[in-house]
Amino acid sequence: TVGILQKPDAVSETSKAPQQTAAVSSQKGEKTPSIQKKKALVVYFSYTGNTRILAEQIRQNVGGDIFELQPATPYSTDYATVEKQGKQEVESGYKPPLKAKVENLASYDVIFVGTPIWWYTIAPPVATFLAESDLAGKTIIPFCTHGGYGAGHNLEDIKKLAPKAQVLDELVLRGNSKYEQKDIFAWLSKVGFGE
Ligand SMILES: Cc1cc2nc3c(=O)[nH]c(=O)nc-3n(C[C@H](O)[C@H](O)[C@H](O)COP(=O)(O)O)c2cc1C
Repeated sequence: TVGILQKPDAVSETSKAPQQTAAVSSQKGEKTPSIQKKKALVVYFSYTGNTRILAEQIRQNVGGDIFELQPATPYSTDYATVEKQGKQEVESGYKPPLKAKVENLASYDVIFVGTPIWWYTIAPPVATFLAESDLAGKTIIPFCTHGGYGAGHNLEDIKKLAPKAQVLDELVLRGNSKYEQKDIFAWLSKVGFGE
């Protein structure tokens, strides 16, 4: 699939829904480029790989760059250990130091933020990223994968950690190794990356 960023001409001014235009209108009131033409970053954390697969598919469709968040101290390879540790970290609000930071975050206007659901919310490395980054004025487009219990309160928590960002609709999918393209397309279209 050719990402929309490679063919911005395919989207005409008149084909855009009003709220998609509003989503990127600037406070200063000058004319802003359509969201599709802005440089996007896909940033995500993934422990068992489900969110990574989704992140890569999103990136293939929107272009831009991709960055995997990793804790400075890797999680154990033992799933049961990580389930317990994750519970403690989530419940205490722990934000693990990250192995590396996104360079030039300031150069991205739109940031897709992906997380597995850990104990009904974002995984701790994603909390670290949101808390440590200057996201004022950015557009955040969240996506998550879960194990069957849904997205929990992760969206509220993202908004709390990025109060100065505009947070758009989230894509919520059950963790998988193969996602339905139509689900991804429908959501991308809703958040302004449609064809
Ligand atoms: C520490 C931990 C906590 C989890 N908590 C939840 C949860 O609250 N609800 C849920 O539906 N799935 C939960 N899961 C399952 C993951 O959300 C699901 O498998 C997800 O797709 C994993 O993404 P990943 O492969 O990118 O790590 C949890 C998994 C782990 C390791």
